[in-house]
Amino acid sequence: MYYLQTKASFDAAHFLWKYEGKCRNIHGHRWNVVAKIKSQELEREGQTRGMVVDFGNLKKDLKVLCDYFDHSLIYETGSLKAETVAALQKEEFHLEEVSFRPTAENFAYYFYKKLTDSGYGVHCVEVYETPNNCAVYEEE
Ligand SMILES: Nc1nc2c(c(=O)[nH]1)N=C([C@H](O)[C@H](O)COP(=O)(O)OP(=O)(O)OP(=O)(O)O)CN2
Ligand SMILES: [Zn+2]
Repeated sequence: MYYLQTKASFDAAHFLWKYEGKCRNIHGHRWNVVAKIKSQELEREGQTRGMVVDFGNLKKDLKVLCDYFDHSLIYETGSLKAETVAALQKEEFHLEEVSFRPTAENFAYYFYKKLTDSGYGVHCVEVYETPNNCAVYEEE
């Protein structure tokens, strides 16, 4: 089996709704996203001969996914009052609403699914919220 790995990052704020502890407050992370792709075979012809996929394409596609959240406030649906969202939008802040609690685990699944849906044979995705704390999603 061949494995490829690439990494991309984004800086974003979030908070954990209904969390008892400091993470209930808006705070920021540099989220590091590591995607691992697997394949039993290498491409046999053309530009990508001898490759699983071109690192250039993989790197670009992961970067696009990460850039979507870069310098945003990520908030879970229902976690902010409508008037709060409206006030932040009026200030033209970059807000990104997600349908899940914005934990490292849920982001690992999010990026796994996005890359899989783009046609990559994803082995796993790791999401680091801090240099020491990482969640991994992979399918059995
Ligand atoms: N299993 C998970 N636990 C926690 C998550 C998560 O995504 N998955 N997230 C958080 C918070 O987002 C928080 O920012 C992380 O907190 P903490 O571990 O305390 O990280 P710090 O390194 O910032 O804390 P120090 O005080 O500097 O050690 C919480 N839990
Ligand atoms: Zn956090």
